[in-house]
Amino acid sequence: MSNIKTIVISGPSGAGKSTLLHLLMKDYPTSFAFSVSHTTRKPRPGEVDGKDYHFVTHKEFEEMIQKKKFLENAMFSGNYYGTSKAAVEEIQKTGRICILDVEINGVKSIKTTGLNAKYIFVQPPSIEALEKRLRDRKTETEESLQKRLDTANEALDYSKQPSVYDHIIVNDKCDEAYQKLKEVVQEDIEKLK
Ligand SMILES: Nc1ncnc2c1ncn2[C@@H]1O[C@H](COP(=O)(O)OP(=O)(O)OP(=O)(O)O)[C@@H](O)[C@H]1O
Repeated sequence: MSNIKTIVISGPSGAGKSTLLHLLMKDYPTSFAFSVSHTTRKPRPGEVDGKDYHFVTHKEFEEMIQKKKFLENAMFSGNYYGTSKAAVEEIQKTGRICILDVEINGVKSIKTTGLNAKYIFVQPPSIEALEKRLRDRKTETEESLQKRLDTANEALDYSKQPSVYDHIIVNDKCDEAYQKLKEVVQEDIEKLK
């Protein structure tokens, strides 16, 4: 097992995971990387196999599930998506810290694999604040917004269970949350040197 920890980051949609990770990647461009996921969806124009995704057939994906090749996988709109153990190892081989941005089922699944990981939960200051961010982001319909808020409540309940997450970062003021994230991953960055 690699002594480089994988960073597993989770939190409700709209909590600010992408925002915080974007800042981290900008400050440490050579320390972190995202793994390449597998999917059964068809490539979109310009997407490159092995770079954007590993594009596979349903049969291939299901064989990989059987052979326990995935750390986590899920189905969205009729297509499988998953993170393979090999994809994380590929990142580790390059001497970088792999970041996995996953929802709670992903966290639950990864926890069963014994992956050497640090689990971070990004928490919105309140459900009301989360709703406002999602509305302001203007990416959701009323239906998808309600669904995200329901899922958010489940994720918040799960995060309160003991020993699920190593660190909970409340993303109220973005710069403060980012400082906290940097503190939390500092020891992992140090190990790369
Ligand atoms: N601390 C903050 N204060 C106010 N707005 C914020 C803060 N952090 C992020 N936002 C805004 O909230 C919205 C949601 O953030 P972001 O897209 O990073 O969330 P996410 O957790 O990655 O969501 P998803 O899982 O849906 O991708 C964005 O419009 C972002 O600019």
